[in-house]
Amino acid sequence: MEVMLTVEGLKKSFKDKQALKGISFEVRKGEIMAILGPNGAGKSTTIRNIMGIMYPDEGSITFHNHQGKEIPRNKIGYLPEERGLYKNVKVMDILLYLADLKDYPLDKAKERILMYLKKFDLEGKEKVSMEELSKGMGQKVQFIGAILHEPELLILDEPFSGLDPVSQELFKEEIRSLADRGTAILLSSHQMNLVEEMCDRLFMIQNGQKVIYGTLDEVKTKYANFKCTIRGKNARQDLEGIPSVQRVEEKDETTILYLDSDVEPTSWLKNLPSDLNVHELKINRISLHEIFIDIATNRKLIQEAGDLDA
Ligand SMILES: Nc1ncnc2c1ncn2[C@@H]1O[C@H](COP(=O)(O)OP(=O)(O)OP(=O)(O)O)[C@@H](O)[C@H]1O
Repeated sequence: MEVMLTVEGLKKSFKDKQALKGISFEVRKGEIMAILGPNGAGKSTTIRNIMGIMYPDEGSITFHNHQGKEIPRNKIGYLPEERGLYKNVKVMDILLYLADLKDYPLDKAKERILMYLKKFDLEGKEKVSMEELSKGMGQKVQFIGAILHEPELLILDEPFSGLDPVSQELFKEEIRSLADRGTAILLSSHQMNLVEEMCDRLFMIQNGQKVIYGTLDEVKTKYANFKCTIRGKNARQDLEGIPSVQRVEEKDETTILYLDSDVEPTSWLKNLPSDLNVHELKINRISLHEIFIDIATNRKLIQEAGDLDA
């Protein structure tokens, strides 16, 4: 897949704080790439460097063979983390203004604005002033502003925060369909379930450094071993004695058995002791949410399988 954006060895410090310690990744045409990390990891700093809001101390950002100030930013769409930037201005006027900033033809922009307002349940709101909109409505307008000019690269910093579930679905569908039509998408989010549902690849940083980079499948194969949840009364040492059980966590009558990375669930299930007390049993993979917490808190409870490094 064609590479749209390349970030190479990015370093950035604020006084004595080294926010980015040399990170590298790429975003390809038609993919949704997630940038993840705990609060303060350096996600927004990375995005701000890509957007030219600030410039790196070292390293490079390449988009369409252009670097630094030469990057054609009218081909990029950006939904910043900060919301509600506009107040005493009408919805249509602010959106046309944004389209104009990106050199996008205004007649075409107007058509697209009306189409998107309808799509995002804001039909008839074009003459309403931004300050009269609810937070979620304002966020939808800001999102429309980011995609209106048909950007080739779309950067979304926490697009789902503050949205109700219906609006989240609308955003999700639109983001997925933009990627399907070839837009390269870089998305920062703390909602791991959404990342798991939507993203093709992910890049996780911690303290300004890469900790994970790969496709969702690769990350799952490396970190997301199977776990078996059993409801029933059993002695802990019996559970710990089951082959391929790495770790046991108990809560009331529910026990979670974390399994070795090479476990094949069907044969493992067949070999469970016949006297095990089972009222309920389920087997599933560790979620991205759990992987994130394990890495972010340095618990290192999850055993890694093989080598994953892109
Ligand atoms: N303008 C600034 N001046 C000084 N320090 C800054 C500035 N911007 C960011 N930092 C610091 O750089 C580090 C990375 O911050 P950044 O905002 O990139 O994190 P983040 O991953 O986006 O976090 P969050 O999930 O909380 O939004 C933090 O330690 C932060 O305090």
